[in-house]
Amino acid sequence: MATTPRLLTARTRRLEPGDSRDDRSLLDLLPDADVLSWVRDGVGLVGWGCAARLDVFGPDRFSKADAWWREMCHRFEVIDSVGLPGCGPVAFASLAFADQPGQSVLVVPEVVIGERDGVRWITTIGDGSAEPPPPEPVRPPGMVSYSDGQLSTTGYREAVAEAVRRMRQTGELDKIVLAHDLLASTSEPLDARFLLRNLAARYPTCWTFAVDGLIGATPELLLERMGYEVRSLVLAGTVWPHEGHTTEQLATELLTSAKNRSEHAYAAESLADRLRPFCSDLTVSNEPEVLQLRNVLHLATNVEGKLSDCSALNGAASLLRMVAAVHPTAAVGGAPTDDAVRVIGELEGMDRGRYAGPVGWLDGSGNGEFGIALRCAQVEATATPDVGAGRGGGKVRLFAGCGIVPDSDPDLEVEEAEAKLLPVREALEGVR
Ligand SMILES: C=C(O[C@@H]1C=C(C(=O)O)C=C[C@H]1O)C(=O)O
Repeated sequence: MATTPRLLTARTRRLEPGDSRDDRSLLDLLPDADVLSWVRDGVGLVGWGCAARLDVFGPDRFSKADAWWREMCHRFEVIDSVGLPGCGPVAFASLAFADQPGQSVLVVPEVVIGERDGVRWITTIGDGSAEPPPPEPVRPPGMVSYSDGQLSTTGYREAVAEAVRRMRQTGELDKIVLAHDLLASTSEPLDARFLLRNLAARYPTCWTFAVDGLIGATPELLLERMGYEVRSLVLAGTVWPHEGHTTEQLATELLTSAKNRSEHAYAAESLADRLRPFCSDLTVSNEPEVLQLRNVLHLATNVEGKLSDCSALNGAASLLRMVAAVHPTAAVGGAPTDDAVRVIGELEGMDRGRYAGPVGWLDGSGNGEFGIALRCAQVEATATPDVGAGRGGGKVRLFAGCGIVPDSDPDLEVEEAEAKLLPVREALEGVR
């Protein structure tokens, strides 16, 4: 299903100092509907409106999305006086975790405002009439209440216990990442910008994203491509604040934990092994580092590569094709991958939707950034038809998961998932 116009003009120009859109934070420029975001440390892309859109399903969602974007790129007349990655035509993308139903989306916005290397620009796509209206004030969502999602906390603990039992008894799997969901209802209509701003304020080093109602702040970079350079930041292995433990003690605990090191090694290897065939050169940091966030600390491995001429030039290394090759890494799937994904479906019994799938953007020159959609929520309704005269509140579905290995403790995995739900919970509740 696609809305694919015949010819579109993409015009990019620099925002000059003095333009009121030059000195406000990118997220403050968003209107109140159809918001798109990929912002880290105040830098990145925001967009809105829809000049073209692809909804795609199933196991071949990546190749269909790749083919659609290539085809789209022939339909743009590009007038770009800036020439940085992210200028000219851009699509924001969010792809499903699983092959079934695999519901995924690419959106080409009508307006993009971007910042990179100290340069702020605006791109309009289409007839150019969609310059931004002055943003409406952000509305807080009122009271927030929570209820079980498709997999309750009790159900999650049981799923983890079952996975551990199978791993110990049959050796069927080395690692599996199990997740569960939580529903949040708000008393007032939901303004995506409220979530985005709160997430960005508390997690500035994460990528604050919004694509078609999937909103979050992920610390994990699945794959970035800039020209011939590719980069990934693999995370797996987690500790969370405990009373009486300093951050240094937590970091040491993490670095010396055999369980966390093994969870991490599966994830880093899975990414590197699948990226290597595209590269003439690939560097994987020897030892994981500790990435410290407010809610958790993770083991982190940097992976950097240079694409081989052969894969870069024949299109094999298009970003979406490489994303298809590396997804799902063992940070969100498991090892071996196919068995883990099958058992995830069986034990979770829920549709992850686009949670734990690739989310990000790509431009017409092959550059782009994809994270793994973590620490996020899917907006199910911005406002519900309601009682009385006013509009009712919104509904969102939050997700969090943990890597399980044979010596995992189900109670601790429940605690870890709770720590991973905190960013979105606190953003909804307005904690800054
Ligand atoms: C699955 C999630 O996070 C992933 C799992 C991790 C782990 O098991 O230690 C750590 C970071 C992420 O790769 C999540 O946040 O939902």
